[in-house]
Amino acid sequence: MYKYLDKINSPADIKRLKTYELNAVAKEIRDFLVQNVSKTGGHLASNLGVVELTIALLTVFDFPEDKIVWDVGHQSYVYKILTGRRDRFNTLRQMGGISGFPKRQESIFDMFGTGHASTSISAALGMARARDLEGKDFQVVAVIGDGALTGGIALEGLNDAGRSNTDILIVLNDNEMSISHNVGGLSLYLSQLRAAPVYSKIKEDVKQKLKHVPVLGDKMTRTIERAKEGIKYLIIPGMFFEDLGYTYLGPVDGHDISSLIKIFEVSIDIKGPKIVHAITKKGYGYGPAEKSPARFHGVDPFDINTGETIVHKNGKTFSKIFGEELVQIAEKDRRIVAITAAMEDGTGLAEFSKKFPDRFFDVGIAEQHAVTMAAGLASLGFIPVFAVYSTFLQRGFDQIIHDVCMQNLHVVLAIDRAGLVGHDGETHHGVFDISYLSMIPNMTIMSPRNGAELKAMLKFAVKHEGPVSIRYPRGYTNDEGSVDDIKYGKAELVEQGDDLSIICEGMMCNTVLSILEEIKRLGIHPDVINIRFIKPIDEDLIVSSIKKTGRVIIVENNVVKGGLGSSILQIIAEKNIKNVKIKLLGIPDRFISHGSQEELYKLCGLDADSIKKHILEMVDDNEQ
Ligand SMILES: Cc1ncc(C[n+]2csc(CCOP(=O)(O)OP(=O)(O)O)c2C)c(N)n1
Ligand SMILES: CC(=O)[C@@H](O)[C@H](O)COP(=O)(O)O
Ligand SMILES: [Mg+2]
Repeated sequence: MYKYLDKINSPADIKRLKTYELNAVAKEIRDFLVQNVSKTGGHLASNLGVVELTIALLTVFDFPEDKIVWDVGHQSYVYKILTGRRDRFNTLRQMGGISGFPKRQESIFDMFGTGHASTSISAALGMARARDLEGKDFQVVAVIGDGALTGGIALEGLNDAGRSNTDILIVLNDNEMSISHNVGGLSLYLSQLRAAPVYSKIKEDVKQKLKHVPVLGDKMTRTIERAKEGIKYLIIPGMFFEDLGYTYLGPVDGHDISSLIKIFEVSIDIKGPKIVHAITKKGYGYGPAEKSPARFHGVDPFDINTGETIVHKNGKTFSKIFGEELVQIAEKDRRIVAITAAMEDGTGLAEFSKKFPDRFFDVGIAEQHAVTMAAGLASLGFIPVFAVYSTFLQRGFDQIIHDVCMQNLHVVLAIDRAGLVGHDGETHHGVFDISYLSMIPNMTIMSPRNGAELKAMLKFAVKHEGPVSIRYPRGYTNDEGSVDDIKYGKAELVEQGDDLSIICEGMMCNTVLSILEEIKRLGIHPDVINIRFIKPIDEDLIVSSIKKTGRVIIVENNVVKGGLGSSILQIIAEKNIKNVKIKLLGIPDRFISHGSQEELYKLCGLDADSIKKHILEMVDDNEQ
């Protein structure tokens, strides 16, 4: 039971409250967030950091008439709670429940869907221009973190909006953190601004004073102008933004509701593009999250008292196995360098970064840049390994074609979170990479079905000359045993039979193998082919198996369109194989929402029961 929060069902209820009551609401929201996210899991630390910011925005602006775009959107929980979704907040990120990101179909208060970083300024500028074209009058706000500001598209938006002459407010939520510590020159610049809060007052004083300096002829004017510029650059914060065309306001304490309200109110009176620079603390108000903001960035269900994760899974994650193996390989080969786009922990590169700090590059949220920088390193003989989530690699598509594959450079793409990822939902599923990589000349694509195969494939990849990708899923596996028969373009025939061919990639092979004994007991004996190389594909094995069985089921953790199944259909057509029964199992042609991985596999017909059903249907000769 919360004294204030229980009565807030829309922003109008916030606007009625006095400052001391808003402070009480902030306290209640923190408790509510911790209670709920400890059960559902989710992006806790970022949300704890924007409680006051969100309350102040809702106090000053009139959403949904005014528009807001939350960058990444992982910090939109407080906004969701205060815009009518408090009652459903216990369903956060659960199947059928509310999303962990803003979704237009979820609420009229979510005006623009996000999930991938750095899009907010561009989207908000589009809205502002639409408003201007229609002669309407409302405010447009983009809320962007210091991490998201490192992304290329954010800088493109910043550049365009700065000279746009249109009313747009960018709220820069600066907590010095991306998921891990923020990196890069801009981040350094922001620290300088942070270190000089007192200057925001001086800025006004200086402007006023300089206005009254008497002008004594041309020469003197120029001298004074130069002096003004010199003074400005020395002591006025935000000059970078001012020079780009923004009115810079701040820095402001992002946990002080009344200061935030004041600065937002002032911003409305200023015409053109403006930036409010708010300083916040990631994880604010919950001890364990303040202490370990990176761990509480995205967290599984945890014990509130200790902050410890509740469920411990068996085995190791693919990411951890990848990271450990890369360290082993790098110890023997100094040409190996590792690259991350702000995902050091998630991709398993933390150990590498400590052991080989000179050969580790965190480029910020800059996947495009990471791919081309890798190409540059490869052009001079290094072996760059870019560890990146499948969904974020979409950002680097042109760079993979133009900078890597066209020049046939030896860049290794370690593609993590390939396939359905679970609770993050549609913005984060890595279900397109087979499709978007298969069509690129020179690209090799592998998919391991367990940790041992991943290690063997990584060893293969760093030796292979040319662009090479390994895709592996979010989740646990084991790395027991060793695999020593990874051969270029060769699949693994795991089981031999005459009744049908089951061709699968990665972890999907394990799902198939989990029902093998059962279907064999039913008298069905399949060829089970672990494809290993999605490109180049093992045509000989595929053709001989399909010709033998006359039936083929392809199972992949990727969209069916343009996926492994499509490549096999092409082989069947090119080899003119007749009278084959074919079933393609994979992600259907629609965006898949959030839920546990198990629930989503079932939804897409990729769980053991659904695959068994398809096998039984296929061998039933009465079925057409
Ligand atoms: C294109 C892209 N790359 C990587 C990510 C993963 N990611 C999500 S949030 C985040 C850090 C964002 O930092 P910031 O914007 O400062 O927000 P904070 O969590 O600090 O509030 C990253 C790297 C992403 N969502 N999109
Ligand atoms: C918001 C975001 O993009 C990341 O925080 C992402 O949710 C991390 O996913 P994992 O939990 O799979 O590392
Ligand atoms: Mg940040």
